[in-house]
Amino acid sequence: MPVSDVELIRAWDQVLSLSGVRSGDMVTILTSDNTHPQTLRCATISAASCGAVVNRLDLPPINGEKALSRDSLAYLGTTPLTGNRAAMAALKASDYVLDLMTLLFSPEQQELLESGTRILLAVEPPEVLVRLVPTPEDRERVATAARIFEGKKAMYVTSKAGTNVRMPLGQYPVVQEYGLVDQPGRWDHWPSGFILTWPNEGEVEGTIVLDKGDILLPMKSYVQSPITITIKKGFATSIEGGLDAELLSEYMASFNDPEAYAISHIGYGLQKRAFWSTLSLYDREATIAMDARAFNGNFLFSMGPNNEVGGTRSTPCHIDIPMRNCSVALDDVHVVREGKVVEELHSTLRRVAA
Ligand SMILES: O=c1ccc(O)c[nH]1
Repeated sequence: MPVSDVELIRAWDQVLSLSGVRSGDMVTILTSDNTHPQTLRCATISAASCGAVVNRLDLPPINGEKALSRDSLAYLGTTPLTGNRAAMAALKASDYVLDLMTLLFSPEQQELLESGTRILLAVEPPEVLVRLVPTPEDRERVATAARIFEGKKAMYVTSKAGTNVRMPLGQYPVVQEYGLVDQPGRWDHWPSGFILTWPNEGEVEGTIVLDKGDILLPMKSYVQSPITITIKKGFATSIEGGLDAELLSEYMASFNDPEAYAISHIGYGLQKRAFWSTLSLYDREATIAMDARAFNGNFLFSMGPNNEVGGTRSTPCHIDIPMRNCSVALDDVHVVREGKVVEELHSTLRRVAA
């Protein structure tokens, strides 16, 4: 059900305040045809009430004729900013960009971040934004997880369903997603609350078995029967199973792009206010399913691009797969056991950090 403007403005006030927006800052709100009007209205009021200089940059949609899904995260790599010097100039001159359109995994996004601009993606429905409004506790929880990653050489993921995969680490940075752009040059996504990184290029080896209830995105479907993904040298070399596997395989094959099968980001969910079941309560096109990506204790892996962390892959095909009941270890440190975050790690490290 809907939330009022008052509730959504208060949520934007909290996010902009925790992101450090001050009077006089340049805030540009990036919109397109998929932008939610209430989100735009409330973001504008909140940014203006901070005393920021608020601009709106509305760009035409692109790729609609290429994408098979209308989900804004389904077809990536090029955006309305591609080749758009005027828009890039305005966004580089901005301290904050509130992305109500979706730039994710685009070379232009990297270029803007390198100029010091902060980018906050926020395209979930207003009630989801309010329910999952970022907090300092979210930031601390994700930062603690990032500390655990420091110096680790590999992520190991196993499950009773048969997952057994080794993902060497070290080549790419760890990305913290907690919904606040509290540093210059930072990108984040509201709502979120998870930790991710990319495995070393060409080094992932093993098998991932998707079990009943695991989620395919952008399909927005709960897997009904097991899918076995064989991974060799960092690429999925086979995707076997029943109808779910066929649907995933045909969708990926439609891009005719070998980069689509590369293992992309890997990590796990830390958001206790997000739920595995939420997606089952929404029409598919009403959400991009951030509850699925963020719910506490998931193992989230993906296939496709790696340009977000300086890699060369900007394939438009991006598949996110949040899984339940997996055990995740970083070297010999178990961080998730059968779908449950090892909470004592967080309480111990928090005391150390305090
Ligand atoms: O916030 C996000 C959303 C999608 C994704 O693949 C990564 N992070």
